[in-house]
Amino acid sequence: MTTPTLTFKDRLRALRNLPVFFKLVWASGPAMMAANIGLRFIKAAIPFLLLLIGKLIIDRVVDLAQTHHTVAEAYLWKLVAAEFALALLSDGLSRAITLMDGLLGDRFANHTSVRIMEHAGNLDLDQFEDATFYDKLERARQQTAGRTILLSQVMSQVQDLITVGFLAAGLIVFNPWLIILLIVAILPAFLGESYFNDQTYALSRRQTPQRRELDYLRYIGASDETAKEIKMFSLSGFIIDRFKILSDKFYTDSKRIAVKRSLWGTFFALLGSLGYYGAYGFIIQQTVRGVLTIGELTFLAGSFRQLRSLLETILTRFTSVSQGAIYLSDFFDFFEIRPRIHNTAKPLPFPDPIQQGFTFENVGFKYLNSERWANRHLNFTLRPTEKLALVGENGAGKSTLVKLLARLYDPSEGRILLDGHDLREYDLNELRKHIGVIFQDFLRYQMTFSQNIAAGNIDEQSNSDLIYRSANQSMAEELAQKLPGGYEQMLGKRFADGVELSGGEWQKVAIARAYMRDAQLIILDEPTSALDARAEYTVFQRFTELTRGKMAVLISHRFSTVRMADRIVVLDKGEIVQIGTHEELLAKGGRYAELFELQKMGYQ
Ligand SMILES: Nc1ncnc2c1ncn2[C@@H]1O[C@H](COP(=O)(O)OP(=O)(O)OP(=O)(O)O)[C@@H](O)[C@H]1O
Repeated sequence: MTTPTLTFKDRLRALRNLPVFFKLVWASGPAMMAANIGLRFIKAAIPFLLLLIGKLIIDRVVDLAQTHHTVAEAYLWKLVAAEFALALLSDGLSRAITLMDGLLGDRFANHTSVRIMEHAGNLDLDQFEDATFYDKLERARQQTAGRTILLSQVMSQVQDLITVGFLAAGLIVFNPWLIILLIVAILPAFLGESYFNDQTYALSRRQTPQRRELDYLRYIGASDETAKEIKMFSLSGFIIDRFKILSDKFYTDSKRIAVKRSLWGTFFALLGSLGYYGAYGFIIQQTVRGVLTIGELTFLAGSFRQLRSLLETILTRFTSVSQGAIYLSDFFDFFEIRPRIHNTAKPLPFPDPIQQGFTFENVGFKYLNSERWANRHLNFTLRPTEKLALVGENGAGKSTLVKLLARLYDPSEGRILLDGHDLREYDLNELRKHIGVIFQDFLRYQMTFSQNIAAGNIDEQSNSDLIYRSANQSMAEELAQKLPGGYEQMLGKRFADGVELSGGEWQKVAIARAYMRDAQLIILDEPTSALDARAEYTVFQRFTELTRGKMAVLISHRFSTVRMADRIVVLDKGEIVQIGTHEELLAKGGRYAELFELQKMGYQ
């Protein structure tokens, strides 16, 4: 990956992301945001007012001391009361602002997490299989905390700038040169900060793939899903070593920059102090000469000190704000990724029932970043009401074929027609609604038994009758009866009171998902491999009865199952080598008969 070098201009340019960012924040809590801005405006004026009242108090005290109480004292106490009230107000405002920053940050973090999930949900399957995409997703996710900080940083920046405006106005009245002295004193610190932030950002970008690997190692090193295999293969040491090497390199790289940054930072702070004490000395001298009153001395010295520290904060904060704004580009980049599989402007109404079926016309497909054809020269029709079985050795292209059918991918060449029209002309959601697929690597949701089944048609999650019926049809019902919590039993080991199921039991639960929807085409991509032979036979027999009149595609390595299909498609190296009924294919001899004989021998 190339590392971008950032210039001051890049930083300024990145600030353009801020309005879009604030629009997003505003959307997550408009009332809170408006209140936050209002309070900060009030808070911005307080430091100046405090200094001003302080000056008036001191001058009055000096007057009183010199004139031996000939001036009225009541005014002095009014000033003290005002200062006290202001101090209280300032404290209250700080707390309210911190509270609102925190709450707004939380709301915004939740809001963006939802948006990231929503966007990821619309993207194509092959985008998830691409490493660059993962880097973007990772960067978008990772910066959640950073964005929350950015929010309060930008608001504080505006608040401090207003305070600076007040204080600087006071200083300018006295001596504008002091302001210039101030800026000269802190500029090197700002440039230094900016330089080191660039370095840190570049490093962090370079390290994204490694950070993903570290997260992955951390996950496989300690997780319920991996513990079994890691223990049995004694992989713990291997994983820890890999983790150590990577994290040490991480540490060394970060340390180098951190140490340099700290050394330069000390030097620049020294310059700042020199500037401050120069100005301080000048103000003292003027007071001694009687040009300034003692009150003015405290006011100006206080203003100068506060200005210095405020400007320093503003300038260093500028680098981290622009830094955050640059990270925002990564965040927006993620949202710029568009799915390639999407709806046409005017989709055709989905045929119900399907009249002619699905026709593959010379369909070929290559996975992204792969030179090999996973499927090629596919020509066949899946007719209405037909049950088709796909047979072939591992990697023959069976799963790829069904993924093309469900439009998880679009063909790289050729086309798939549904009732004479390209699949791409139909509404994607309609298509998916009419197809029910259970994959071999179906998800084992760490949720309740009932939710695991309802996942097949989440709109019906409250339809208990449908859930019970689906469980009954897939033979998962007997399982629910054995579970202590019945249908409400939490499954999996991740959460409290969860019960882990066996591989075959999980498969029965997954198959129930297929019965949850009234799909016209049901695809079972080998979700029965862990069932014992008898269970698989029964499951498929029921399946055939229950889906009579519907289209189905079955993938199984067991011929007892495969032979139940109306026709069988035999795949080899992505291409169709034979197609026909069980009897026809056996009679013909060739690949199917060969595989069949092999399996028969195995059972003897
Ligand atoms: N996501 C992917 N990215 C790149 N290549 C893939 C991907 N999935 C599968 N392949 C490749 O495509 C080819 C066909 O795979 P496919 O999963 O369709 O085979 P299959 O017949 O279903 O195999 P099995 O019986 O093992 O499930 C294989 O060579 C595989 O390596």
